[in-house]
Amino acid sequence: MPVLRVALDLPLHRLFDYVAESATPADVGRRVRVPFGRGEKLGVIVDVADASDWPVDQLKAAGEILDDLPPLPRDFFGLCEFASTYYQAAFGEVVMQALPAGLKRLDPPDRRNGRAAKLPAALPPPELTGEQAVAVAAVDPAAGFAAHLLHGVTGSGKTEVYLRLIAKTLAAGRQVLLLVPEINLTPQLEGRVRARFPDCGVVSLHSELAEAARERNWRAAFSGEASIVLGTRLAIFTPLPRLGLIVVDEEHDASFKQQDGMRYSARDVAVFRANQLKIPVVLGSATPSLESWANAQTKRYRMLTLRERANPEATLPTVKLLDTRRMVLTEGVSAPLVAAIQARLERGEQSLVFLNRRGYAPVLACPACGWVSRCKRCAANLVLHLADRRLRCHHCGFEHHIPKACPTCGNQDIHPFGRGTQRLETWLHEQFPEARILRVDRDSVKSRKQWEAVLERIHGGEADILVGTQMLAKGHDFPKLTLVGVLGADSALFAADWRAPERLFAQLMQVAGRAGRAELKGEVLIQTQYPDHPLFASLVAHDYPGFAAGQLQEREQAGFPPYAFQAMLRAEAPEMADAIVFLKAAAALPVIGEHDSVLIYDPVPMKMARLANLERGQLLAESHSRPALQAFLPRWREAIESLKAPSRLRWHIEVDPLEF
Ligand SMILES: Nc1ncnc2c1ncn2[C@@H]1O[C@H](COP(=O)(O)OP(=O)(O)OP(=O)(O)O)[C@@H](O)[C@H]1O
Ligand SMILES: [Zn+2]
Repeated sequence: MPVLRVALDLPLHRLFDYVAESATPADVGRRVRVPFGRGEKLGVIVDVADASDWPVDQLKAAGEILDDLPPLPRDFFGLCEFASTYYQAAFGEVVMQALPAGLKRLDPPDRRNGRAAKLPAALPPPELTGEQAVAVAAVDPAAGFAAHLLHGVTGSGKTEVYLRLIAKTLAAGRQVLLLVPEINLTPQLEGRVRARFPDCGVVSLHSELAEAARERNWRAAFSGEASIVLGTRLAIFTPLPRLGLIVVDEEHDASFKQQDGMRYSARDVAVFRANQLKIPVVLGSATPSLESWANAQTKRYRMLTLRERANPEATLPTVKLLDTRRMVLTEGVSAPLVAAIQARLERGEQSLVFLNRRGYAPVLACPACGWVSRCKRCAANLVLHLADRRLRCHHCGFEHHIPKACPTCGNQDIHPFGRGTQRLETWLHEQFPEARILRVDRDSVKSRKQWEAVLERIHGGEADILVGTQMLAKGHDFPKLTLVGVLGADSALFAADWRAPERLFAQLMQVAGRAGRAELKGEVLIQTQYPDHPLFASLVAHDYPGFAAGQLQEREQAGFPPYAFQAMLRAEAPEMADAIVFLKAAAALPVIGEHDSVLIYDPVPMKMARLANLERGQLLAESHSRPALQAFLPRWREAIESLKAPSRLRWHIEVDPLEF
């Protein structure tokens, strides 16, 4: 009797066997209903075998095998196998998370067909610049696997390179997967892709799609009917029968890293997948991650460079530092910045004031007794939001009304401390009463619709001053924007996290890159008390390579990634002591002694030690060898699984952690 080996959505590192009289090898890759416990589950058939490790007469019989979809292909299982092994995730969970919800349900609802979206008119493509042409020619969809790092300064026309590569790939009859960090922030890109390829079937895949739309798009991608798939990180697991090119836009962006469930990097999985399918992958950014940059330096990735802005009228903006030690600030803003904004108003140009902190003020405080608004559930302050008069935790969502007096001493004179975008907006309104000011952050722009409306206002010239967080820094092209002012950058300059300089540099270079993208010359003014910091020197010189070289040298000396390979074991529990005891036990497991080249550090509380009433600790495992770490991790994970832990303790392993 044929035995089905079935992947189920369970955190267990094994398959489940069932018997099925009429099953054939052609059923591999199909979904199947199987009895499980007292109920039923939907799984995916990974193998049809003649035997089982279990006595066959004790196996239960599988239920219906669904054939509404073609079977999932072998390379899809190969991809899931890789992700499961590399990230220490259960194979069944990896397989099932790749499917849209509607295909995982035992009783899927009926689906109507959606209407086709209206297409914008196709524009004739611009003539490529010399650098763009070189980059386009360097990527050959027919030449097998190659990983390319497309390093192009802001406004250098990376998108046009992607579009030409997409055209080449489509001409060869293949599909393209274009990954973007956050689909909501990239309606411009989506519009450009649809306009350029109106007849090719472009579908998007991201978690904010309604369930039915996501399933429809997924099916179109899987059937090969859609030739271009535009998606966020989860789209990397979509089975695509004719895939010929993967592009990862803004490859440095942290959104490519999934931070819960299976903690994977879609960028890294993309490189694996391209290698598996023998196709090219292009990672694009003005500020590549140092991992990718190092790979390009060692020639594992091929470097493609765009040094100039694509628009022949545009040049890179001038970056100047405003030394605030010698300036009087009003509400955190210096006189030269005010004057620069004023000058833009007079010329009818746009300004952007960047402050990467939303809310009115980061904390409410009592000067009499020292009380500060803390979250009851997290090791964090409650942020003051005056717009809707709330105190709000940006980590767990806890909310509270604003107290009229200090809850500890009764003092009526409590103050907001520090400033966020709301406070800056309020002050700018007072300072420039005639200006049209638009605040853009996650409080003012919550949905894609709102975001599209905001973009329309900016492009329509209906805003003079933009105030915003990093939402405004990513990939936008606002031709009338000629001034970018940066506030509050210093707080990240001396952060304990050794990745902080990389993030800060990328953020500042990206936001600076919004200025002067058309014929109007751009200017960037950065307020700082540390104008001599080397990070700023690289920024002023638009010198990403210089900055990267310095950072990589420091990391090599300190033995940090990419010169070491890391995995983090994290445990969370109501009491920190429980988490630490568990981590100590994990650090003392005998299996560690069998892996000399893996170093286990001491357990420590996480930087944000409490989140939503759970105390969190972590334990770092590190090796100078990736294979050594990978050989160690499954054995360590199995040993940890057999440790006794308090019932409310949860743990996970994160490979290549970004946050500490
Ligand atoms: N070959 C070209 N000739 C003229 N203009 C071009 C050309 N290629 C691109 N552009 C224009 O240059 C501008 C910048 O292009 P694009 O937005 O693709 O840059 P980018 O490299 O993605 O920038 P960023 O990293 O800042 O998002 C756009 O307005 C685009 O239409
Ligand atoms: Zn909280």
